[in-house]
Amino acid sequence: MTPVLVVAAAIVDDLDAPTTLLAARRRSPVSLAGRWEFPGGKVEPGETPEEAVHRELREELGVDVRLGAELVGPDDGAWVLTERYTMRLWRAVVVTGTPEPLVEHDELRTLPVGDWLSVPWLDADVRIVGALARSTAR
Ligand SMILES: Nc1nc2c([nH]c(=O)n2[C@H]2C[C@H](O)[C@@H](COP(=O)(O)OP(=O)(O)OP(=O)(O)O)O2)c(=O)[nH]1
Repeated sequence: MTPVLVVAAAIVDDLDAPTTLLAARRRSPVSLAGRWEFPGGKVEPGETPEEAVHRELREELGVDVRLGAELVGPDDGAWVLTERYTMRLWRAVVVTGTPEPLVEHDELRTLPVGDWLSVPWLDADVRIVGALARSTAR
């Protein structure tokens, strides 16, 4: 079966020299509740992946963002999450609004550089956060 494409954003304070990363704690389903993730979700029919990121961030956090470079993954450019899901991830900065945990999340945290792995991310996200941190290390 073709995996479902999930798209998400690594929201940082500065696209060129990030010092913070926004993590979002899931409130559901029970199996994932309490674990941290990149805000985002599934691409809907008729949407481009980038359009889907913008829609998900408006719905989930109430913000508009500017997308920066994609963090290209090792699995045909994406990141395999599970047998069912694969993810593409863009760096992003907020241009309008203040992120709030509106729907899918019960807490947001702005993690300072060096502490990006200090929360229990979803299993599949751990290597992605590591790659993001390495890509921004100076
Ligand atoms: N959004 C998001 N999902 C992730 C990440 N890591 C990870 O394994 N996933 C998994 C969790 C889910 O099983 C799957 C789909 O994400 P989702 O539940 O956020 O998708 P969605 O917002 O479209 O959900 P829904 O409307 O169908 O409820 O991807 C991540 O960093 N961000």
